[in-house]
Amino acid sequence: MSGFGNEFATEAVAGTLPEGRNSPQRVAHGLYAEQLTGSAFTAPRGSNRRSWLYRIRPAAVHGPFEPMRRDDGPARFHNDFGDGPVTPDQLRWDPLPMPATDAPTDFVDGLFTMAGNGGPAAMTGMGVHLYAANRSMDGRFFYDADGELLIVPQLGRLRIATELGVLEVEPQEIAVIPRGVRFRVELPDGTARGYVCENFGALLKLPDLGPIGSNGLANPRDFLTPQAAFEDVEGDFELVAKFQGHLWRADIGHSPLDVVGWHGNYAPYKYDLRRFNTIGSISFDHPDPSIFLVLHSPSDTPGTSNLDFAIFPPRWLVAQDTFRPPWFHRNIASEFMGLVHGAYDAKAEGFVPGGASLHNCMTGHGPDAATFDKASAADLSRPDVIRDTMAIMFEARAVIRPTSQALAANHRQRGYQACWDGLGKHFRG
Ligand SMILES: O=C(O)Cc1cc(O)ccc1O
Ligand SMILES: [Fe+2]
Repeated sequence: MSGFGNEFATEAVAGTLPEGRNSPQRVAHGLYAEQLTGSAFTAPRGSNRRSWLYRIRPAAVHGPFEPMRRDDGPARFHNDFGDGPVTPDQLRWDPLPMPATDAPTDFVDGLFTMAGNGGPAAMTGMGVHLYAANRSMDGRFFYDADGELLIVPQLGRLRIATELGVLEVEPQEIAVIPRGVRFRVELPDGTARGYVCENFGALLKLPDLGPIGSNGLANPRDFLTPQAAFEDVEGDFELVAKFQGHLWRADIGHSPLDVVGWHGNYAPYKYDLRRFNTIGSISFDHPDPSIFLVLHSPSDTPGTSNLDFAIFPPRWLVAQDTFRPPWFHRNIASEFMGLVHGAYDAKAEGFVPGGASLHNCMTGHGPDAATFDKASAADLSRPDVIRDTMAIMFEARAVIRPTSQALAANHRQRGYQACWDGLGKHFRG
């Protein structure tokens, strides 16, 4: 079903949805009615999000939760961003290693927390995680009470079976699973790797377009929400919850993906990043990267996001008398970047698909020396075309604190800063 944040109505069995009311005395087909809210009851209508689910069993039916423990050491997926000193260094990582073939790892087990700020207690900020997995979730379901999950596959497709229907996503597409929605991730290609941004704050929405007008950037009709699909199965299953930064597990005797019909505007969605209508300069100067904004989570300060999700897709560069790649800069915002595909125009080397970089508040960064040299000498009489690329950025108003496991990881590039070493003095006074 097409459209961002629409009021949808969908049923997998005809006649499931009550007409003209939400909670009749008896629901059709012997189902239970359950409301799922994603915003305060009293949120203004334009930002009010909730759905009504008609399901085989209510979500309350499961065993008691107990803390989930890993056999192989401490939790890797968490919201412990520390509160001590945080390095102002530029940071970069190679891709998260794939799990060994003899170490079956599903999506939940494969999550590795890289960085973040704020937390689920205050319902503000974001967590950044990577995943690397080599088996489908089997008999296991997950929900995140701490935030909505923006999933960015980098390698391998994901089939995400949720309470509200099935989303299939491949690299260069994204999926958003709302806070609380239960799901199972299957790997049609056997392995998968990617990025996850966990948004503790206000729900992601499309940005206002200002002078751009009524169309452009990510267009609302390109966001797709699944139709209702349900499972009527019983077994010895496990429900995993992320609640206040920690994972919990409970026995559940049935699949919680048992919603036969639903209506409302709080639902998972997907978007193909290749549909992004990229807007840029057709005169001079490289514009601010806010022009690349796909979705954002507003903060309480107008114009200042809790979280921005931006992309750097294929595009033409035509600006005249201009250094065309990203400029050197220091920002008040903090930037966590990833690369889904191809190469990134500010970095000739070292920033590889599946890798990540982090440039925090006021940390100087920009093109590496090789990119600077090339762009400074480029022939501007011709357009440049940037093909076959898809970089992503999670940008936050608050400092994005790297986790201790990210700083200690083998896949961290300890020599990253050397990429600027070749920027010598050219001043001729
Ligand atoms: O640091 C980066 O590469 C991201 C970025 C891109 C751009 O075009 C302008 C500013 C910016 O921070
Ligand atoms: Fe930047």
